[in-house]
Formats: sequence, C-alpha cells, structure tokens
Amino acid sequence: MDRKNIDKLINGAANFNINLSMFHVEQFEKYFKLLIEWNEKINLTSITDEGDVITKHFLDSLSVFKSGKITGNENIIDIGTGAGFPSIPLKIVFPNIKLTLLDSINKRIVFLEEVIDKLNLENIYTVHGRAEDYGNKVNFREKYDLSVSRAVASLNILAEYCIPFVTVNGYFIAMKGPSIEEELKLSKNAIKTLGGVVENVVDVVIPYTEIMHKLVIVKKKIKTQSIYPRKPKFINKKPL
Ligand SMILES: C[S@@+](CC[C@H](N)C(=O)[O-])C[C@H]1O[C@@H](n2cnc3c(N)ncnc32)[C@H](O)[C@@H]1O
Repeated sequence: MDRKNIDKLINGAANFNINLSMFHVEQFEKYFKLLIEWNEKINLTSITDEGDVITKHFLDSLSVFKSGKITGNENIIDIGTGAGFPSIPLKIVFPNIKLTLLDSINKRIVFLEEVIDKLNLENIYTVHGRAEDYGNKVNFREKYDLSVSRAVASLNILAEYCIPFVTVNGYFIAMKGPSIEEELKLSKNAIKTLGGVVENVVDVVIPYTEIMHKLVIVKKKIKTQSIYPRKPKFINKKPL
C-alpha cells in the first residue's frame, strides 16, 4: 500500500476509535493482495482499487465496532461472509475474537482458508453451507454471542438466517443501507417471532466517503422456537 492509503486506513479506523499498529496494517496489506490475486480466478468483489477496498470493504467492516457490542473476546459468526466481510477486518484488529465464517459458495470458503493460512489467524473456522441448515444444528444453534451479516438478504429473511445462531442476551447485527425504515417495519414481526427485539439503530458514515450506513442491533431476548429457521423455500416465499 502506498503512504496515502496507509494513512487512509489508519485515520479511518481511528475515526471508529480503533488504533491500528503497523502489524495490523501489514495484515490488511496481505489480505488486499490475496483478494486481488484470487479475484482474477473467482468472483469475490467488484471493488478492486486499493483506496476503495480500504474504504468500502475494510473501514466499512470495522464500522461494526460502532455497535458498542464488540469488546474483542466474543464468539462471532458471520453469515454469508463472501470474501470475509465484515468479520476478517474485525478479526485482524481483535485477534482474540473466536470467529466462524459461513458461506454457501465453496470457492469463497477455499479463498478464506488461504487468508487464514497466510495471515496466521487462530481461533477461526470456515463452514461451507446454508444458514438455514446450520441454524438447526446443535453445535451451531444458540452458540454465538454475536451474529453479523452484510449484503446477504432483506432484514426479515436475514433475521431468520441469523437469530437462531445467537445465544439469549446475545446480538444480531445487520449492516444495512441508509434507508431502512420500511425494511425495519416489514421485519418487526420476524424479529419478534425469532425471539429478538431491535435495541438500537446506529448511523455510520464511512470515513473518506459520503457513504452512509446503518447498523441494526437486535438483542435476543428469548430462545428461538425449534421450528425456525424453516426450509429455504418457506423463508423466501413466506417471510415471517
Ligand atoms: C453479496 S455477497 C456479500 C458477501 C459479504 N458479506 C460482503 O458484504 O462482501 C452475499 C453472500 O452471501 C452468501 N449467501 C447468500 N445466502 C446464503 C445462505 N442462505 N447461507 C449462507 N450463505 C449465503 C452468498 O454465497 C454470498 O457469498
């Protein structure tokens, strides 16, 4: 990375009260290189300019810290993680997080395994599969302090994917675009049915851009009934 982009990364993270060391910067550099290299073979991202990757992927991912729900020791699952967003940037900065990366596309899982290997990340697990299937498995269901997700589905559907993984008193954090009033209204029933309640919606501006996002923070109040998550055709055709 050139000096300008290193400063962008460091100052952008500082904007979220995250202090990056040179080791963190080197880890982000390695991640960037792998992302660009693998993106030539498999579809990982349409964003390839170094400065844009820093803002739209790395800093955007780190914005989850603004939720106030990350101390650095949580057990987190990233649903539909793709090329590792938002959770790999969080793992780089908070290495004590225990992290599970779940995605339904195996090629992306193979890429993530390479990232884990090259960045020497520990306490991190990959899972190739669908959220609806793994949310019903005993080793995954209600086993996480936090489930996070970016750009996977509309909130009512995403709630059924993500809330079953969360332990009671844990949180589901959805990264959403700036206009979510309608989506929030439409997902009220789903969130309640799955045992959650919207605790807060946090505004985020990605540093060095004018892009605004919202973090929807859902607290899990009671256990999710065993009939959820349903089979994919029901989740999509008849969202809660
Ligand atoms: C648009 S990409 C977003 C990737 C990443 N979260 C990001 O923000 O860059 C959506 C990802 O979700 C995965 N996905 C979609 N539905 C899923 C499901 N039901 N279970 C697991 N993964 C899913 C897709 O394979 C894809 O990698």
